This record gives sequence, C-alpha cells and structure tokens, in this order.
Amino acid sequence: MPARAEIMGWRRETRSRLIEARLALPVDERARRAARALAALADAVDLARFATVGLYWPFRGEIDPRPLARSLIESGTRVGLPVVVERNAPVAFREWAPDVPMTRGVWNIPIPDGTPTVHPACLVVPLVGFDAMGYRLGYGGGYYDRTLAARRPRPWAIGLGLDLGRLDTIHPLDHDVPMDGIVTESGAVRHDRAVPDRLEAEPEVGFASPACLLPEVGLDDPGPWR
Ligand SMILES: Nc1nc2c(c(=O)[nH]1)N(C=O)[C@@H](CNc1ccc(C(=O)N[C@@H](CCC(=O)O)C(=O)O)cc1)CN2
Ligand SMILES: Nc1ncnc2c1ncn2[C@@H]1O[C@H](COP(=O)(O)OP(=O)(O)OP(=O)(O)O)[C@@H](O)[C@H]1O
Repeated sequence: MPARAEIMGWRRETRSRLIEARLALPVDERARRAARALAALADAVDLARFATVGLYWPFRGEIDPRPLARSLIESGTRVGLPVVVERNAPVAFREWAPDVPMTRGVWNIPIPDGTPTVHPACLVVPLVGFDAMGYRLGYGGGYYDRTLAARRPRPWAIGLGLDLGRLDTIHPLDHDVPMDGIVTESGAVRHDRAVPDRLEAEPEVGFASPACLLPEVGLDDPGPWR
C-alpha cells in the first residue's frame, strides 16, 4: 500500500490525464457518450421518487445533466446545485430551475443566485475517475467527500461519468466516501454495502459541522434503484 503522499501525487497526475482525455474527445463523440450515460442513468435509477435531487452545472467536459434537471422539475422533483460556501467544508445545495438568476462561484462555475438552500436525499456526482469498488476521483477539493460525511442519513450518491475514467483502484484513503453506484455509457453498476455507512449515527469527520438530518430518507429507505 503506497503512502498517503504518493497516493495524492498519483491522484493529481491521474486527474489531469483523465480531464485532458475527456476534453480531447471530439465534441460530438463526447455528446454521444454522455447521452448514452444519461440513458443508462434513467434506465437504472428512479430520481423522480425523491423530493429533492442534487445535480451539478457541467464544467470541463462533465456530462451535462441539465436535460435531466428539466425533466425532474417537470415531474415535481426539486433540483439543487452545489455551492462552495466555505473552503474545505461541505458544499451547500441551492435550488435551481431554468429561470433562476445565476451568478458565479469558485472556478467561475455558475451557481443559483439567492434561491433557497435545499437538502437533496440523492446526489448525482460528477466523476473524473472511478474504481471497481465505487470510489471516485474528483477535482481534488474533497467537497463531495465532506458533504457525504456531514449528513445522516447520508444522501444516496450516484457517480456519473465516462468509461475513460475507469481505474483499478483510486487507493482509497480514510476520507474517501464510496458511491452507491456508478453510471457510464456502458451501464450502471450498483455498489451495495454490507454495513450501510449511510446510516451511521455520528459522522466521523475531521471538521466541525453539525450533521444535517434528512427526514426524507429514513432507515428503511429503498434507495434510488428501479
Ligand atoms: N460541475 C461541478 N460543480 C462543482 C463540483 C464539481 O465537481 N463539478 N464540485 C465538486 O467538488 C465543487 C467545486 N469543486 C472544487 C474543487 C476544487 C477547488 C479548488 O479550489 N481547487 C484548488 C486545488 C485543489 C487541490 O488540489 O488542493 C485550486 O484550483 O486551486 C474548487 C472547487 C462544487 N461545484
Ligand atoms: N471529511 C473530511 N474531513 C476533512 N478533510 C477531508 C474530508 N474529506 C476529504 N478531505 C480532504 O480533502 C482532500 C480531498 O482529496 P481527494 O483527492 O479525495 O478529492 P476529490 O474527491 O477528488 O475532490 P472533490 O470531491 O472536490 O471532487 C484531501 O486533502 C482530504 O484530506
């Protein structure tokens, strides 16, 4: 098992290699793969059963989930987008709809301006990379890890990305929170866990943030799968 410093260095290189590879795809090829991944998501996962779902504003070649956002809103599910309100802390989710005013957050990513904070019971999480155990590589801020660590029951988390992000292992560290499933253009894979960490009473995290209770997803919640 490599040491933490080596793992973090490997992640930095792998992250930039995978983002480059994604951005190097011809636009129409990337759009075809993204459309297949979104179709696989719709086949496998019933997001409309949740009152509120967390999506994201696409950035650096991420799959564009806005068509999904619009159809969820039409069917009565609220959509939140992540907002970095504090460095090295969980993200907040702010309600989005096609007509809400937008401003720019970290990295100039568009964020809803002045809409209510929402508490999604299920997050669709953009992937840079992912591994066979459902662990995810993101942009390196640790924002999704912190967000998933701070809430009980932990929101369901479905990683959405391209097959080119597939890795054998990301060499998971203590802070890494695995996804409940991974969806790419080649389909959906569930990662059910014997001990459901999403129900642990106390977040074991290295920062002070009150656990946010999600009344919507109780102990016997059946999850997002169809
Ligand atoms: N579309 C989209 N929106 C998103 C995310 C995402 O992954 N995708 N995020 C999911 O996380 C959050 C933004 N993620 C961020 C991750 C890192 C840094 C950042 O400041 N990075 C440092 C270097 C990080 C490091 O290696 O230590 C920098 O750029 O200087 C900012 C935002 C919220 N919005
Ligand atoms: N719950 C937590 N408490 C404190 N620090 C954390 C927590 N989760 C992650 N971190 C820190 O954040 C950084 C995350 O690095 P990592 O490579 O896992 O990011 P990532 O998952 O790719 O990023 P992102 O989620 O922003 O896309 C590490 O330095 C890690 O120590």
